[in-house]
Amino acid sequence: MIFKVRLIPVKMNEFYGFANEEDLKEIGIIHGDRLKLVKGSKSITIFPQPSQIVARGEIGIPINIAEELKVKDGEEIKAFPISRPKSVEYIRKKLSGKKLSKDEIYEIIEDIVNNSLSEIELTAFVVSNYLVGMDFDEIEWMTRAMIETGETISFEKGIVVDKHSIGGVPGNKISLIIVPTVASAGLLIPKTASRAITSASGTADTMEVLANVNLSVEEIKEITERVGGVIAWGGATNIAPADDKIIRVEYPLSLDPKPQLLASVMAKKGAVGAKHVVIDIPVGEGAKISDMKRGRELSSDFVELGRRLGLNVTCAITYGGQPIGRAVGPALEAKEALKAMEERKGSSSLLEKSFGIAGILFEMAGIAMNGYEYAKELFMKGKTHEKFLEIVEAQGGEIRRSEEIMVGENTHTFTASFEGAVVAVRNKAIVKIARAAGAPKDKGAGIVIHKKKGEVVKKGDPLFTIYAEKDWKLQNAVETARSDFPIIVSGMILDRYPSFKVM
Ligand SMILES: O=P(O)(O)OC[C@H]1O[C@H](OP(=O)(O)O)[C@H](O)[C@@H]1O
Ligand SMILES: Nc1ccnc(=O)[nH]1
Repeated sequence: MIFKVRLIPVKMNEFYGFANEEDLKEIGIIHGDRLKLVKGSKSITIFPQPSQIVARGEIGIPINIAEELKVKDGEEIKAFPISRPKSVEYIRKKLSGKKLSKDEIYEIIEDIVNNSLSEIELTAFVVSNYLVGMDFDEIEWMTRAMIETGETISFEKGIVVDKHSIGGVPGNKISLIIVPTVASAGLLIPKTASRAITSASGTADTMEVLANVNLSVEEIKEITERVGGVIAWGGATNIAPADDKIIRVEYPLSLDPKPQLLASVMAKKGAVGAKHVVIDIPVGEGAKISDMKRGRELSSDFVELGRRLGLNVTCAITYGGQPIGRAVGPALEAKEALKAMEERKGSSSLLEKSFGIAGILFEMAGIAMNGYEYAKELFMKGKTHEKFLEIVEAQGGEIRRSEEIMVGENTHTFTASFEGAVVAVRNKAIVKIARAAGAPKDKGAGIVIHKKKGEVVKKGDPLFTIYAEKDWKLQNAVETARSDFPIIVSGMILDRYPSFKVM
């Protein structure tokens, strides 16, 4: 069928288009079916949505798709229905509990990269990995497929190292300190990070407060060779491009199944040709991994996957039972990290962890016997700070001082209603509140924790402050905090059952 193009002034992540209901009926397309649009030598597959905004004979195309297809408003275009890709069958095979072959996994990943799978199909793939899982061969094939369907970087000289956290602990801004520390010692660290998956700010969201994180592969290479390191968003590069598309469906579900987690992290490390890699595995209540046993199992999976891919991997099992440092949310976290570098002091959970992980990289690369001490020395001498500012500048950032970082102007502080000691700062509640306040999209939204586990509080002491850019989001976050209180003080009544009050 021939359609006349109607440009719709929106950009859509998914490949949607709009067609008149009558036309769709005539071609025999129902919800979830695909339509291939062909213009000259170019073609794109869309999921047409029935809509009255286009007349019969017209096809509504979002501007980003029109750009890709190089079509203009009013032009004619050929369209015909196509069947579902084979990979949908493979996803169903996984859902029924079976092992996939190497070719099947490659086809799924290729279809993800080419936007040939709908969000529903992609979600089914993630859920199948959550429910059924994958064996080691499948995980290796998926990781290799993710690397091979994107661009890779190779460095001609220098020792390339990298770090990655599996995530799951709020406030984990350690990469902002580790990358410059490691780079200041002469190692190369082309770090790509994801945006938030289960937290309120991923490293890419945090770094974006200070600099441009949308770097191309060429820019990552050039900046790393020139200043020693970068902190870039993996989703903007063409490095493991399937990764960010998968993360987009993981984020709303706060779900990060083990096969996806392993492949997501290791594909990014493999693609930049890292020789030595440290994986941070936070373990604790409310983190992705709740106990040491599972932490060790996951460590051994990372080491084995590294061995298969030719990367030397060490895992650091870290304490993840409460947030790292005191700030949660993009701008607040960027501020906390930069302030610590400026003042050469900060929260011990932030600094100890950063020195520890940078230290392991130093030992793996053979440039220090006591890596922790070496990292601490570089930090205390101001080398970390100096290098961080160089990296920010190289990535086009203009902020030089932590005071320049703007945070949300609408705030609310919760105080202790009696004396006691903090027995828990609950990760999941902290994330829920920070997200309700607007993080990670609203950069200035988040939480500052005034009292952490073990600290003594007096009646009236501030426990935590919520920051929001918009007042209505602050009110939402305050309500969320009231119903799911994040800081537990000993002696506190956690719940009342039955909950009715006798008047
Ligand atoms: O906590 P959640 O949001 O699940 O995980 C996502 C975060 O974990 C990783 O950390 P890093 O880049 O090594 O610092 C990712 O890149 C991302 O920043
Ligand atoms: N699934 C993931 C977890 C943490 N970091 C990532 O990049 N990916």
